[in-house]
Amino acid sequence: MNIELNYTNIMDEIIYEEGISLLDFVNIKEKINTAYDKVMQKCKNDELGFMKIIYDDILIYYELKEYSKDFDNIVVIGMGGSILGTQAIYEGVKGIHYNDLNDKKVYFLDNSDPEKTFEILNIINLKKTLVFAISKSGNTAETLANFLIIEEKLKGITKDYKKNIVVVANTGELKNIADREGYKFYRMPENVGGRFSVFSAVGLAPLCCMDIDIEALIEGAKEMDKLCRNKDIFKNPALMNATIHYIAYNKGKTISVLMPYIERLHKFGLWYRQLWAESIGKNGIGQTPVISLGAKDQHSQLQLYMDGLKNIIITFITVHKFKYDLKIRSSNYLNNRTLSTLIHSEQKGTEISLTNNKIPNISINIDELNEYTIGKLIYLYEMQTAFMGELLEINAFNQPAVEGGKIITRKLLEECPVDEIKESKPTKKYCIEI
Ligand SMILES: O=P(O)(O)OC[C@H]1O[C@](O)(CO)[C@@H](O)[C@@H]1O
Repeated sequence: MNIELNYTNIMDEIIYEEGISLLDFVNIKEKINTAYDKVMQKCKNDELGFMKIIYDDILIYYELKEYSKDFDNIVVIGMGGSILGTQAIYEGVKGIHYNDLNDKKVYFLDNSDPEKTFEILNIINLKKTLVFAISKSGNTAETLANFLIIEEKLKGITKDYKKNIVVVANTGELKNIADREGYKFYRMPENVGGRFSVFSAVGLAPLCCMDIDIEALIEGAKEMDKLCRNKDIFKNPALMNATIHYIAYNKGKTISVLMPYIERLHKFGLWYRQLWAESIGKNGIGQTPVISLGAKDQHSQLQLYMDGLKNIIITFITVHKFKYDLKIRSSNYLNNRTLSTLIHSEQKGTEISLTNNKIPNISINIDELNEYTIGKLIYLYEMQTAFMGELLEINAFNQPAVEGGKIITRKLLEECPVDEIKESKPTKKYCIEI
C-alpha cells in the first residue's frame, strides 16, 4: 500500500447529520452502476482517449530526452490543460525551489502578463534553451503570443533556431507554423481532452527532459487504472470518491476543498481545480473547487471552513515521508520535535476539529511522493471526474462556456487599432475614479 483513502470522517456516526451513510449509497445503487457502465462503454467506443494513452509506447520520448542534454534551460509555453499537469508533476516530484546545479532550469509561461514573460526572457540564455509550445487547439491566444515572441527572439540570435523548438499541437496556427518551419513535432490525440492530457505528449515530452522518470509515472497511472475498472465501489477509489462528492453535493456541499499538507502538491491542486471546474461546472450544475495549502491556510481560510456556511466537503492530502526534515531546538511544546511532526500534528488537529464541527472530510494519505504515486493520484482524479460527470448527467469533456470570452477578446483585438484596446462602454457605466 502506498496511498490510503480514509473515509472515516465522512461516514462515521459522529458526523452523521452532515455526512454520508451506507443508506445513501443503497438509495442510488442503480445510478452508480449506470455511471460506471457509461464510463466503461465510452472507453470501449474510443471516446475517452485518456484511458488509452497510458498504454501507448513511451520509448519515443527517450530520443527527445537524449536530445535535450545539450540545453541548460527548458521553457514550457501553454495554458490550462496543456501545462498545469506538467507543472503539477514537475513540482510534485522535484519541489518548488529545486536547485540541483547539474539539472536544467525549468520555467513555465502560462499567462499573457508581459512582466512575467519579460522577466523569464531576461534571465535565460535563449540559445541554450529548449522551448516547448503546447496547445491542443493550436490557437490559444496566450500560448501563441508567448510563442511568437520567443520564436522571433530566437530567430534574431541564431540561424539554428529550429533546434530550440518543440511543438505539441493538434491543429490551428501553432501546427501550421510547426509544419512550415519543420519544428520537432508531437501530435495530441483528438479524443483526449486538454485537461486529461498530461499522460500524452503534452506532459511526457517536456517531463522526460526535466529528469522525471516517466516510466514510473505511467506505471502509477496503469496501477490506478486497474483499480478504477473494478465495478465494486468499495474497491474502486475513483467511483467511491465521485459518489461521495455527488451525495455531498446533493446535501448542499457545493464547494470541494482540496487541502494538501505539503507545498510540493500546490500545483497539483491548481491542476485539480481546472479539472473539476471545467468538467463539472455546466448546465447550472457545479461543485466549486477550492485549493488550500496546509498548514499555512489554517491561518487564513480555516475559520470559514469551520464556522461559516456548512457547504463544504474537504479532502486532505498528507505525505508521510518528506524528502528532508529539520529538528527544532528545545523550547516549550515544540521541544526537540521535527518540522514534519509539527505539520502532521497540525493536519491531524485540523481534521479532528473539523470532524467535531461536523464538516465532512476525507484523507488521502501518501507514503512517499514520487513519480509513481503522483501518477496514481492524477489518474485517480481523472477517473473520479469521468464518473462524476456521469452521476451528474453532464458532459464532463467539453467547456462550451469558456469560448464566449475568447470570442469577445478576439473581436476586441480585431476591431481596435494595434495597442489601443479601449474599454467597451458598459464597463464604464458605473465607475468611480480615484
Ligand atoms: O490546449 P489549448 O487548446 O491551448 O487550450 C488550453 C486550455 O484552454 C481551455 O480551452 C479553456 O480556455 C482549456 O480547456 C484548455 O486546457
